[in-house]
Amino acid sequence: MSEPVLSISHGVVAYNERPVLRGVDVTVSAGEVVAVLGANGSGKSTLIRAALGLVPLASGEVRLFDTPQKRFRQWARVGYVPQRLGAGGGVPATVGEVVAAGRLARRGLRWQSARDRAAIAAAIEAVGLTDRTRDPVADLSGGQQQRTLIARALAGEPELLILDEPTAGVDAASQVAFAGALRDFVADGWHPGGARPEGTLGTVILVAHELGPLRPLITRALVVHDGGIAHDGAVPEPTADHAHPDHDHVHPHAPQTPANIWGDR
Ligand SMILES: Nc1ncnc2c1ncn2[C@@H]1O[C@H](COP(=O)(O)OP(=O)(O)OP(=O)(O)O)[C@@H](O)[C@H]1O
Repeated sequence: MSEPVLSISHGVVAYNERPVLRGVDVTVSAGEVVAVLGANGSGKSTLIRAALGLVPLASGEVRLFDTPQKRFRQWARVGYVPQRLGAGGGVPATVGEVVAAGRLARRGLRWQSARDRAAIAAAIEAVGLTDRTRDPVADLSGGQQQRTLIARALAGEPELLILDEPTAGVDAASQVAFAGALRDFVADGWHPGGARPEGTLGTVILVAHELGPLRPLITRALVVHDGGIAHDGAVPEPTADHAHPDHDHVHPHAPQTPANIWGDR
């Protein structure tokens, strides 16, 4: 069994005294690619934000790389792509500059080295944007902007990559490029700038509504429901209704319907 990368024990999170997570237990090991599924508002983002220390636990404990999160200081080992963060936003930065910013936690205050440049170039290549490196991010499509943010996280050569709905609203070509980048990231050979120790598997935790081209990569699905983990195992099959191409993803589900796991809007 490989090293636990993340463990949450009896994790409780409440907003304004309303509990959203009510005693969650999860352990994720190196090399796992975990999809966090669940209905809208079930607490998927809250789960990963709690893992990162972005929301406080009312009780319970989070450990990262076997260190209590409160004492964890090696944040360069963790990459995070938040939900729908617009990388463009009128900022005239180029793809290369945005991705280079993701290397800062590794680089500190020294000059960019050849290894840093190699890691930045490899991250851009991994998401298929090499030919756009010098273009302003604002000129890219939404999917390409999202790929830029993923490359920014990859540039730091993290060991754990946490992504909140990385493919929501992303075009099909970008989803395929992203799936390829994740495959590279998880492989133990991916350490283009030498920061991630050789022989270390990458670990991925991602929130998703639709898995699309990511599906073959997912080794484990966690379904958040009613403040807990309702399912922990293989990716559940969508019900026949959901598999139908005309399914419009707007109807409410009965509480007992396991299809809630697909988080229909
Ligand atoms: N900062 C906050 N303050 C108060 N309530 C919040 C806050 N963030 C989230 N919530 C509420 O907590 C619940 C869980 O939200 P969360 O964003 O974790 O769900 P989610 O499963 O990620 O949803 P979605 O699929 O819509 O992104 C929701 O009812 C949401 O309204």
